[in-house]
Amino acid sequence: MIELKNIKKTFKSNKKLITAVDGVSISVKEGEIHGVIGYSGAGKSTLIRCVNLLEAPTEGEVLINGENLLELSSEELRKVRGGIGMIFQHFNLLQTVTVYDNIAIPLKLSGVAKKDLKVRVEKYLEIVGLSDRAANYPSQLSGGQKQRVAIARALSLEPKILLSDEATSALDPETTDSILDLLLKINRELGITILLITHEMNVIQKICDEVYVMENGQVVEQGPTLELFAKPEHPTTRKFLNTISQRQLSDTLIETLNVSGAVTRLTFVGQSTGKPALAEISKRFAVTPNILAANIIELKNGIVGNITVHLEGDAIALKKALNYLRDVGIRIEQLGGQIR
Ligand SMILES: Nc1ncnc2c1ncn2[C@@H]1O[C@H](COP(=O)(O)OP(=O)(O)OP(=O)(O)O)[C@@H](O)[C@H]1O
Repeated sequence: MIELKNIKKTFKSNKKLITAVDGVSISVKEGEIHGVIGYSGAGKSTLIRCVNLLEAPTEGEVLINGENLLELSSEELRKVRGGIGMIFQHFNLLQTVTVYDNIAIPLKLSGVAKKDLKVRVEKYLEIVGLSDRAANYPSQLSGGQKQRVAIARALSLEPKILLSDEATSALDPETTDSILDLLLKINRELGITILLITHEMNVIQKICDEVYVMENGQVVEQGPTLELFAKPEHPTTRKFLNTISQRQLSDTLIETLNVSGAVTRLTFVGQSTGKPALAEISKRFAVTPNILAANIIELKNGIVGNITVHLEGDAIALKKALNYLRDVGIRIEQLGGQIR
């Protein structure tokens, strides 16, 4: 439903050419939630703004339901844009009018009949849980409530697609969670496809089906969220994962422990999370496992568990134990060198 093909966007600034997006392709199927994560300056905002042509790409194609937006007349483009809502980090509400009017004014401008306005505004205020705040002004609301109004405003135009530009970045962790729950609810109950950009891995963890990691205008790693969390390849992806689960032990500790065994990170995905694998290897082989760190990450579509363990034993026993763990479907990553 959203397809970006080989998008490139350059800007001229002080006679210098800046490449903000450099050949990015993404494809979001109807009803899915995809997230683009990257550090500041990676090109995320520019990319998401290309989806509704707030930025015109320098090269590439933007397809919405198979229609290439760059080939549409301005009237046709206006219609397609009507089906794409957007929410922003700083909410972009009109400060001088009430919550009700923040939603009603764009509806009026888009041609919704006067008699239908009230029903429409009330319906979406209820969906975002703010029915009792219609008469308030934005200054009387918390950040999370402001974002709910912005979400109601976007939804009231009844889009099929919602673009979210760092919608939770200005919010505290608890409020972030409640807004993410709301996005999940509108995805599930209204069937809205969501493309979001963020620099917070917990946003990806909680609501995304697929993720793209962006750096210097390019996608450096992408895939289903579960796979990316279980098997991150690119250093930037690993850095982002470290922000939600501390995956690193000091090199000195690893070196010391490796003298008497192997420091190994075991990753359990799906079914393998239920197996008593460590108890098994200590029974079957001359290996003693000592757990150094462990965590479980709950994702939208499953669970990934990580255990960093010191397996104490001689090289032959260790090899057998590691082979056993691999055979039962556990991903193994040896830290600080291979068993000799
Ligand atoms: N209108 C513009 N004119 C010139 N350069 C721009 C413009 N917009 C973005 N850039 C540059 O493009 C690059 C990517 O910026 P962009 O805002 O897309 O990144 P980002 O990943 O969204 O970062 P942030 O999270 O800080 O917004 C940056 O180097 C930025 O300075």
